Amino acid sequence: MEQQSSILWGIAPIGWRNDDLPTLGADNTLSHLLSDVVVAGFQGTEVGGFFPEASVLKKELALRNLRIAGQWFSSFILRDGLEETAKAFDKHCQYLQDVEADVAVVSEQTYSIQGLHQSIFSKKPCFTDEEWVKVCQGLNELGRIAESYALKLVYHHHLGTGIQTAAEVDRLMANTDSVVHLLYDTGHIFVSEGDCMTMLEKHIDRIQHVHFKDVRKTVMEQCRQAGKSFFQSFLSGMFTVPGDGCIDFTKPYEFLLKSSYQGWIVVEAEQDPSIAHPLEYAMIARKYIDKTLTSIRSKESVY
Ligand SMILES: O=C1C[C@@H](O)[C@H](O)[C@@H](O)C1=O
Ligand SMILES: [Co+2]
Repeated sequence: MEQQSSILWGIAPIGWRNDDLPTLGADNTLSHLLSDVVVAGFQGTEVGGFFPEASVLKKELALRNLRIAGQWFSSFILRDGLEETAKAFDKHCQYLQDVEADVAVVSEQTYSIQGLHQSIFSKKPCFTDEEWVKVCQGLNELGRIAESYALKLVYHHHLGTGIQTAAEVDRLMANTDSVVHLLYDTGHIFVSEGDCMTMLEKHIDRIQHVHFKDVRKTVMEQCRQAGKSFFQSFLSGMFTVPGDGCIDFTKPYEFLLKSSYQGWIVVEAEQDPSIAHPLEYAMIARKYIDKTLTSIRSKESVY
């Protein structure tokens, strides 16, 4: 398979085990996951909540020639204050540096309804002006901590949180320093806005990490109609891997190439592993990447 040298392809552990709903895939071990990542031809993954201490993980990675892209961090700047959040984040960054990761994925989870039984389509929280100032200042501080560990803080816009919509991402980018980068997640922005190109085009200069998550449009509309929660929606199959849903990934991928994006593209689809076999879905993504995406540059170079 062809790989573009400036882009690293990863797949997230969420298809095997789900940190938001830890009963999903609880029997899937680290060895199983990492070996599947190799079989499906990916170069790395992100750290899941069940991953072991750094030295153990590093050995398992080295055995398979895999790398760690980064790991999710739920910040609670508004709920717990910056001091407490920064302390926890510092520890998080130390671990990520130990496993030689590139990015620290941050999402402000104060007031988040991500884990609650409330409609993900209509009940998202909004920050007040005062809260926006606190969140942005706090993220600047966390961004500086990440830099001190040679990591990039990449902010994950997320359904059901105070920073979900295109307008909220615009506000975040306008009010944070360059130490706060952006994670572009196709699935979250598509469900929120019905489009995933506007945000990409607008903020490409700040985007330092990418999640390619696909959406099953009919399921999304049914979930919206029924007012389903985030958990209910993904358990109904709202998300899937690229090549299996409605997003045409050639558009964001071509734009990333045109913009000389350098970094990870991580395939990520929360699904129930007892229904969506993780390796089978990883292979669906692999096939789509090879046949439809990475062939783009080689086709172009013929002319
Ligand atoms: O990157 C992600 C990490 C998950 O824990 C989160 O809930 C998911 O939606 C996501 O995009
Ligand atoms: Co994501």
